[in-house]
Amino acid sequence: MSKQIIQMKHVHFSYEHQKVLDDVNLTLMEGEFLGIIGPNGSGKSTLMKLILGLLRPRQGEIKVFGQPVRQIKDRSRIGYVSQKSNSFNRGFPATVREVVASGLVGKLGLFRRMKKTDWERIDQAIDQVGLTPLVKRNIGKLSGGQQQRAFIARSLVSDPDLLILDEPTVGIDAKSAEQFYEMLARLHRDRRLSLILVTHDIGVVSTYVDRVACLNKRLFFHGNPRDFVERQQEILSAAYGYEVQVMEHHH
Ligand SMILES: Nc1ncnc2c1ncn2[C@@H]1O[C@H](COP(=O)(O)OP(=O)(O)OP(=O)(O)O)[C@@H](O)[C@H]1O
Repeated sequence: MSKQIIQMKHVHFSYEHQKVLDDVNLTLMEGEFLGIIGPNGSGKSTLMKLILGLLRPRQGEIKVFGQPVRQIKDRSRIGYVSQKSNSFNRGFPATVREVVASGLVGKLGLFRRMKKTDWERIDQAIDQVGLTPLVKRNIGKLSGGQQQRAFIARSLVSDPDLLILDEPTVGIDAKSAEQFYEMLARLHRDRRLSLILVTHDIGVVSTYVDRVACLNKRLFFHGNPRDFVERQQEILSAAYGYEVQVMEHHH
């Protein structure tokens, strides 16, 4: 039987007096790829911060790996790449390999020397995101899409059970975004990684993910992509409040 990686029950959240999440119930099963869509300001990043334990719900319960998130001792079990990751200063003095290696610091501690097997893991993660030809390149000299891949590799080296990507393709052109999603789909398949992708790209959710959640303060849909596509216009106009044009992805 597959395990529940995330379980949210009747979660409410407000920033001061602004209600941002209203009675959200959401589950993520082991090995599932969940896509979360919703308009600007709909509470998607807030939801991710609650899962990461950076914020506390006002009401309701959130369990990650079967326990309250604040009680999880090994934080490296959750990988997180945010939309702001891809803004490295051009002159930042670290290579792709060094940036990816820094993902092991949390797991190993700052002063333990890397072993040969650690470097093998690092190179494997780099290979999985397709950056092997660029390992020695300075991170600042990579494109936005390539930098995002490096950050994903960095979160993969500690072998997380759950990877959360918050709008990883912001500022990346359509073709590179497509390649990025292909890479994610491959990663998900090869590693059986539980994956959450927050995105504005509605076409993606029907193409690559196992389950779709459509959020705007509350959940307007949580189910499989086939049902989502069937009821897409109805769900999106309820959640977004206007007609939404959906770009097709040709998988
Ligand atoms: N630290 C904060 N303090 C107060 N209000 C906040 C804070 N962070 C977010 N908000 C507000 O909460 C609401 C939800 O924000 P959130 O970032 O979760 O939305 P989002 O769906 O991720 O948006 P986007 O798609 O634009 O990134 C917004 O109205 C935002 O202005």
